[in-house]
Amino acid sequence: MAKILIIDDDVQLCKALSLVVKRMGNEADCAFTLRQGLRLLKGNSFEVVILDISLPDGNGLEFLPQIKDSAGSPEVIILSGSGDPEGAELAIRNGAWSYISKPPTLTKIQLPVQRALDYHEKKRNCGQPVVLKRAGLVGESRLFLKSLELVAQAAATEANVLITGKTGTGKELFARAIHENSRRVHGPFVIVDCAALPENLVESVLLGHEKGAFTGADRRSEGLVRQAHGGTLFLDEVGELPLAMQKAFLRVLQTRRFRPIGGLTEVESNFRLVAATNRNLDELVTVWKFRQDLLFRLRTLCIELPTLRDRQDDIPRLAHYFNESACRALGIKPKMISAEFLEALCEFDWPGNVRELANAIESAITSAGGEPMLAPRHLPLNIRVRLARAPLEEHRQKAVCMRNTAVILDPENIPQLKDFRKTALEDLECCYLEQLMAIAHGDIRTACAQSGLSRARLYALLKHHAIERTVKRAMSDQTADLNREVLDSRV
Ligand SMILES: Nc1ncnc2c1ncn2[C@@H]1O[C@H](COP(=O)(O)OP(=O)(O)OP(=O)(O)O)[C@@H](O)[C@H]1O
Repeated sequence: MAKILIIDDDVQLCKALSLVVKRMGNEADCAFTLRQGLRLLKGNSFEVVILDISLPDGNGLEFLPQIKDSAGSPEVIILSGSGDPEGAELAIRNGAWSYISKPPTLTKIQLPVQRALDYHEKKRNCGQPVVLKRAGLVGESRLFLKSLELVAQAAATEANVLITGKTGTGKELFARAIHENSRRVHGPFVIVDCAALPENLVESVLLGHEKGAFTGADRRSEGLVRQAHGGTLFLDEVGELPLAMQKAFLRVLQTRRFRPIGGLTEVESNFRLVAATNRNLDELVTVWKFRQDLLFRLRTLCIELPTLRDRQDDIPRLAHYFNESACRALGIKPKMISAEFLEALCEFDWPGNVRELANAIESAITSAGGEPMLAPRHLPLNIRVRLARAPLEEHRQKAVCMRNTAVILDPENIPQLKDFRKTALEDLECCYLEQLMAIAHGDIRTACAQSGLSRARLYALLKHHAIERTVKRAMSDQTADLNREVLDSRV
């Protein structure tokens, strides 16, 4: 049986809430002031605290960190006055599990409390986030799991959610996961790609129209907002929504009511909003391309997705997943994945994120044909070219940088000429050797022939500058693959 503390100065509300909580099979304690609440938290361990913001002896939000740090590290659910999205946003940003707007009805209260309890229990048992229906989301890295925790949090509330992240990071999949874990799961999930809406039809596509409302409107149309009734409306690429429509949509968001074009009466749609963008909406606000009031409403809860580069540990896991799913779709046995293939995947920076990785693997499977194992040479040519060039570009940049900076002296700290010369020569020598080994593809004999160094001297210098031959080898293998392909294509 879990222990739940309710801190609210409204005695009747406290009683009603404690009744709900008890009916759910938990114990409940009530405090009518912050001081009373903090006293109870000192002597007891609670799993969940339901906290009012405005209390007679202070603002509940200011005590959020203290409450979360109390014995049992409870999850905190904030009770906010209705129509106070700023307070709700602040609560979530300060680490509250979720918020419930007043008056708290039975349905509004039960799901967040149950979710918070489940989450708390899982956290205590294994330090893992809540098990969610992942809706195809693959990943175990720290940053990815953090995003999943936010999905769990979002799914337990009705708050508007803004998902941000670069292209291909999985914004749509995350939106779907929120829907599938929410109590709207049996309702529709309606996707609106704001970037693809023709400007003159935006309003009618979103809000619908009556028959004959304009030239070409030969049939009544319900509109996507109404289609999302009882479910989730996902506004993808929300930064592309035209300004005029932003204003109209803000009203829809506030009232969940609107009038279709040519309609005489208002229509209702009880939808939950999830929006996504890969643009910086704050910047768009400063150049008057996005309404600040709408942005404020959209991001009651914000999930910022990491790039694939930032969650590199997930690359092998995703590679196996995409290999299996692509081979299944082709009706063939999954390919084996060589260590070099994974190494190449981990070295690449994936500007197109997970989407680019999935496409690369699909393409590698096709290119491998009957071969049972995926190797770097099966990767798309553009990726291999970039992999091969990256270290050389780095050397080149380093060399340019050295040339530019070698003569800049710090007037406050001029070194003695002999020291300066020694350091500069060391740096130049290191730069020379790195490039030499890259150009010789890690082959000592070629490097000796090209540099005029003896084998022993070259080994000694490589050791002195801590230059790894093996790294250069891996790179040279990829370059060799590439050369082979270029040669093949010439034949
Ligand atoms: N964590 C993940 N696990 C499995 N597949 C993923 C994951 N993240 C993204 N994908 C896959 O990558 C592709 C791109 O994902 P999605 O369309 O959700 O990205 P997005 O951020 O919405 O992209 P864009 O901004 O370009 O619309 C999809 O095929 C999706 O299934």
